[in-house]
Amino acid sequence: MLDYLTFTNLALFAIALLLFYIWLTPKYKNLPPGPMGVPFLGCLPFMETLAERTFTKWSKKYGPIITVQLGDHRTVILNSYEAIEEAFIKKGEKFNGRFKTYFTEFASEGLGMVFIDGEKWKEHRKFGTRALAGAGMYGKTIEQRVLEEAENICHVIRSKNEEPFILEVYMLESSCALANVINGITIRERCDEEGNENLLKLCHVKIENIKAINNFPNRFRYNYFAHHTRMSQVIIIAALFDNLIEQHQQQHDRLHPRDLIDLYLNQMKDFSVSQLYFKITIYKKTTKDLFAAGTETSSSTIRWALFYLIVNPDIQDKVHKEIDDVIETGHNGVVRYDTKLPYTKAVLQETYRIRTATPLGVPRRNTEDVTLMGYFIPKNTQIIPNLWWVHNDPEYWNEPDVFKPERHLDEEGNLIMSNRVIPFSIGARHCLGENLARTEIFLFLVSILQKFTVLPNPEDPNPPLECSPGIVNSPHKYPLIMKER
Ligand code: HEM
Repeated sequence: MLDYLTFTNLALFAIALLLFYIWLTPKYKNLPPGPMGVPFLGCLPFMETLAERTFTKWSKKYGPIITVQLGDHRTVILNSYEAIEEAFIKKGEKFNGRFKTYFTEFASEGLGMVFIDGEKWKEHRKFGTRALAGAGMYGKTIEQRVLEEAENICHVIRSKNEEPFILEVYMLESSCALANVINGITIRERCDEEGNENLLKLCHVKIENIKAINNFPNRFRYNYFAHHTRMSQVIIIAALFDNLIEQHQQQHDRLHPRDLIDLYLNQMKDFSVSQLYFKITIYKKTTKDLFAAGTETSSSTIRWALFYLIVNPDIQDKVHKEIDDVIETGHNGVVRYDTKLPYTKAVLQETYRIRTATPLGVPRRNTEDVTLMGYFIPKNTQIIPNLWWVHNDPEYWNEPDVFKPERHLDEEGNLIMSNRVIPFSIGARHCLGENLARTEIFLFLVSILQKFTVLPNPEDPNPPLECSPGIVNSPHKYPLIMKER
């Protein structure tokens, strides 16, 4: 007779076999191929630190679209420009959802701008596009705001007296440049003004949160962790926004909206008090999302560009020469976004390519069953575009690891905007802040290079060029030197 222990062991073994069999049996026919993985964890244990490289390795074996099980998330990786174009442009309507995970729900509570979808997303996208374009907003243009902040940055840089310092553009000591640009648009407030200590604290907490996510060893494992800073953040935000909204309601003038809150209040005239409260809750999330999406991404791109100019002094010389010829001589020192600086713009285009700020974009979700490149993708699959590989595929980019701005110029020196440089992704759900980001990154960089030469730190002459594993690919901290020209 079997004793009790043997019977239990056999039963457990049979259950394990059954689970293994269920796991092995494909639930859908004709899914894109991909690696097997292991029960429960799927492919997570086999991911290297930079997930985009692992996906690329698998893609070379299985093809341009692959299925990868990440924990309990069925995921399809789009590993070529053609696959991303077919999904996000040609079949965009079906791929405009956002994939929901414990982390996204936790971070967004189903509200805001980045993680919502359906009709709610369409309504907010329209509103956000109008607001970021400055439509109907009185006061300064986006360009004026950015140039003002760029001027502040230059003051702070000058105060470093050509000593090594760590440039973190969004939090550059007293000048919170990028945070001020986005906060100026959404809540008409600067972080570094007296009385705004809570806003400054909030910006710090938010940025620390982004960094905390970035510090996880692999950007897919962050899904399973919560942020310890969340409670303090919630309390600060609640108090800050209640105060701000009350002030805006008191001073509200329909015909002269000054910022995103005023635009929002304009839209809310017909709502009941409870609807108003609900809308304001959504609004707070929207403002937070814009802040989170719009600071570390742009800041990292500016820092990558400066690092590449340090290691390529000949390229920096050409940028300086172009700025001197065009702006100093032709435009009395005044730069605008449309100023013709093709070489400098090519340097930026190359930075977007070689150090893609969000190498795997922001995961999408297909809202219906769909066929893509001949494969079946069941509704509600996580869809990840490998933007990094589009930017580094040697079939299209000769020596992709080499920083060569010239590859973005034609024979007459005009800028070529290749559709294979897509840091902001593509389709109806591409980055909402693309124009703002392009404007601020260009104007900050030109304003700095107009006045300074960026030099390596003599004690450590090689700026770190390794990519980081976070959602945002931020450069490591490096003390550089800025010398007045
Ligand atoms: C270098 C700078 C930036 C890069 C590389 C970048 C990249 C991206 C990418 C790849 C996405 C995902 C798009 C998709 O799903 O197809 C995205 C979404 C988004 N970005 Fe950016 N971004 C940058 C700066 C900004 C700025 C300055 C803002 C604005 C304040 C912003 C606001 C957003 C928002 C709101 C979304 C979500 C859009 C939606 O779901 O409809 N981003 N960004």
